Amino acid sequence: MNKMPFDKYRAFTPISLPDRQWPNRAVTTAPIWCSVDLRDGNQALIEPMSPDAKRRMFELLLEMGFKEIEVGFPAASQTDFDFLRLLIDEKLIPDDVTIQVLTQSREHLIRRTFEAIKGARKAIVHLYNSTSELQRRVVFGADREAVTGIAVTGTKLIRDLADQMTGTEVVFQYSPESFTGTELDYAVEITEAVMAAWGPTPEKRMIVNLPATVEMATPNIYADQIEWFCRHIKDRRNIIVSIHPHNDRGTGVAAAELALMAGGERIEGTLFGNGERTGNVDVVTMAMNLMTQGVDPELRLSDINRIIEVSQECTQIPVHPRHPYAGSLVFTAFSGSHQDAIKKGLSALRQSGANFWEVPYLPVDPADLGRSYEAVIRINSQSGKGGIAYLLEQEFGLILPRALQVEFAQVVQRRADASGKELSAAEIWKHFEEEFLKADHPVSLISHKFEHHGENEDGVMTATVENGVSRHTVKGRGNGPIDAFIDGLKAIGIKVQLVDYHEHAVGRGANAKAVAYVEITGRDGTLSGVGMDEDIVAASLKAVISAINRRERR
Ligand SMILES: CC(=O)SCCNC(=O)CCNC(=O)[C@H](O)C(C)(C)COP(=O)(O)OP(=O)(O)OC[C@H]1O[C@@H](n2cnc3c(N)ncnc32)[C@H](O)[C@@H]1OP(=O)(O)O
Ligand SMILES: CC(C)C(=O)C(=O)O
Ligand SMILES: [Mg+2]
Repeated sequence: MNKMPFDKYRAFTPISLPDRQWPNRAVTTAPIWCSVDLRDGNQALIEPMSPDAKRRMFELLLEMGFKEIEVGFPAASQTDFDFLRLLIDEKLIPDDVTIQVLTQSREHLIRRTFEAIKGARKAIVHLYNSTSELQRRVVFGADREAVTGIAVTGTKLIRDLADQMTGTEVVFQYSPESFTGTELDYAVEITEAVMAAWGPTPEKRMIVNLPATVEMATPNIYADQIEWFCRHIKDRRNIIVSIHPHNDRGTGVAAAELALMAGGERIEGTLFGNGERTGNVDVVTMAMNLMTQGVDPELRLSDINRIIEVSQECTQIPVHPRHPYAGSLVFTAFSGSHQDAIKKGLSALRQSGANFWEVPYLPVDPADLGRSYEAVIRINSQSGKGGIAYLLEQEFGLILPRALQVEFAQVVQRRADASGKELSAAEIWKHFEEEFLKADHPVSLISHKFEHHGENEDGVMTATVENGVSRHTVKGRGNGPIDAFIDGLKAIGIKVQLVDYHEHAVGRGANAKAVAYVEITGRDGTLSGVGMDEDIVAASLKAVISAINRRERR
């Protein structure tokens, strides 16, 4: 067998931090969220968002409760510049929301960025330059000192322009881009040089954003890098440490969570993880992960379908059906044992009245995201009795006794196996009707009358039935209508016994019906039957007939 060319790659060198503290910490409050959908997300799209799409995305982010939003790279394109001007000139930025703009450390780009933010109440100016050993060598052809010079020169220019600006509060953010590939001592060195040029204080902190521009190692290593940085940087209290993970190894969320444990206070990410290559960290998943630990996520996700819809329209990128919390299939169970446990869990929760969520296989209440329970259980050939019974109860109000659940599950299984497809609720109902409610021949009930005179006496059932050949009127005795009916049927050669009986009402008011379930035993085993009628006695007799006819069909 040809081996994969694994020896082309080198393992990431672990960080030496034997007394690391982050594994003992937990995240107990939401971070400061900063959406970078309109910048990092947008720059990674096949077709960047139109002005109209940007505006819809911006409004969605506001609705969700983001207080910091990177709205673009205004010096890079006229579209981004114009969008920023639109937000400012049309006064579309709420007072409690701060916009953020990205720029490279190049004079003409920084000056243009300041033109773009004129008139904003407050803006975060985000300066970045790449600092990794690889990028210094191959992209910039510069040593550490020269790269530090790029960052410091840009910072000083931003300081001057911010000082000259009136009416706009400028918050400064610096990113040593490609931080995960940067030697930690150098990341600290360049950031301290930038801090010295900016002059943050505990009252006026600057943001230091430590991006996993490329996710290069396991999440614990990113956490080590963040803790190392936080422990070594001078004047830690003068900065807000921001985390900006990408998802190259598919562990962006895990890396972000561990990085928060390691000292991060702010997260830059996007909805559903859109962004360069495999994406930015997904803030929806992160926020929901917090919520399921009992922590206020400080983002509103209660109408997840709308968030998905707007996001998909703006980015033209579909949300995967199995995307955590949001995918169309994540609140759906197809397999029998999962369905059974969910059904039991939901009913136990209803009965206990507990005010915390606890349902097997459902880590979150779909209703909290505006999803409904109806989609929870779907039926195919992997499904079992529990799920089918749940669906019949939710959709049609039928509460099937256990024996009937078992029998009907076999029917459904056969149908699903034959079609190889999922069965809709309507199809399940059709099969239920065919199997039980329409099992009204060869034996059928034409009329019946039950008379019961004193409490200690048997009642008498007079019923007219057809047996497929001729019509008969039979009389039988028993302590209830079903017993008496079964007794009467002996006269035309139908010899069965009642094993179990259940009934309940379906629907309300004028549309209410009675449904009866029986289990009868006869010459060749036990079978269930179901009857529905406005009248409970008629429903019970129909249920007996249904069981008899099912036996005949066999
Ligand atoms: C990790 C990230 O997501 S970073 C953000 C990336 N986003 C984007 O790049 C989207 C917007 N960018 C653009 O549209 C363009 O890059 C522009 C308009 C900003 C600049 O365009 P140009 O000047 O034509 O080209 P380009 O971006 O290729 O510039 C590369 C030059 O800038 C230098 N450079 C790159 N980044 C930086 C930086 N952060 N600070 C200073 N110089 C930088 C490069 O070394 C290179 O220099 P060279 O021309 O001497 O080789
Ligand atoms: C601009 C920076 C922060 C970035 O997007 C990255 O490094 O991924
Ligand atoms: Mg990025």
